[in-house]
Amino acid sequence: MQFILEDIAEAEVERRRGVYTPLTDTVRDLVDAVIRTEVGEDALAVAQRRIAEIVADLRSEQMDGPYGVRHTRENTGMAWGNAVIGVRNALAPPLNVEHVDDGVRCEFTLGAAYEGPPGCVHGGVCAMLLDHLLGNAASYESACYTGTITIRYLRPTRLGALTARAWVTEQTGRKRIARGTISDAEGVTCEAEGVFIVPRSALDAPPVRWSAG
Ligand SMILES: CCCCC/C=C\C/C=C\C/C=C\C/C=C\CCCC(=O)SCCNC(=O)CCNC(=O)[C@H](O)C(C)(C)COP(=O)(O)OP(=O)(O)OC[C@H]1O[C@@H](n2cnc3c(N)ncnc32)[C@H](O)[C@@H]1OP(=O)(O)O
Repeated sequence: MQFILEDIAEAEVERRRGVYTPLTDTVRDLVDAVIRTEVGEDALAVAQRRIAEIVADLRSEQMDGPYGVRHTRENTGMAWGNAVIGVRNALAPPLNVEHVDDGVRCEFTLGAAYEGPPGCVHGGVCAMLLDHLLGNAASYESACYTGTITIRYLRPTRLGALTARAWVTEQTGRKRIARGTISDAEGVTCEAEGVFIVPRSALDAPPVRWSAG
């Protein structure tokens, strides 16, 4: 497990973010459109061919493996392939994580691509988002791995506008206990508690600010 130094200035990070964000947003829009389209089958076949051409263009120059977990010399995080916050990952909602006094919070909207029960967020998606947020709250000095996480689903989480928060309740050595919630306008829908551990190999890792994706 190794973070990658992306040796570029902060202004260049912002410039690249400005290039990739609209591309990823459009791919997110494509995912939603494919789920909800009612156009005829001929139009679907045309769309499929046009999308396949775009995929071939993008694949004409590709990295060998995943994007990796990168950071700048100033320790700005660039986890741009990350499943929850990745600037280049259309599967990420994405969460735009804010640091607050007692931990982290974020506001986000989940649409049709995150459906589990009818009109509601898939339980695994809630677990993934909470895992990331609790991990982020716990990673205030060094990045932590999830050791164990427990989710309690109090009531269904409707698709739409949601808020989540996470905070650390205990720290002993390399081990932290974190808690967090997802809420809709009526209150908390699910809550999580987890054990997060700074792996020995990451003790010397830089204190990266990960909220920026
Ligand atoms: C460092 C990686 C960070 C990943 C960063 C990713 C992206 C960066 C982007 C944004 C970052 C910001 C926030 C997000 C951060 C994280 C959120 C996502 C996290 C993940 O998506 S992460 C993937 C899933 N995760 C794994 O893939 C872990 C696989 N696993 C291992 O790598 C080891 O297993 C490890 C390191 C967990 C422990 O190994 P170890 O050798 O350090 O542990 P050791 O035995 O020394 O125990 C020390 C103390 O922890 C207790 N303990 C040990 N294991 C436990 C467990 N499982 N549950 C509960 N407690 C446990 C012991 O009981 C003892 O406690 P005590 O001291 O009280 O006795």
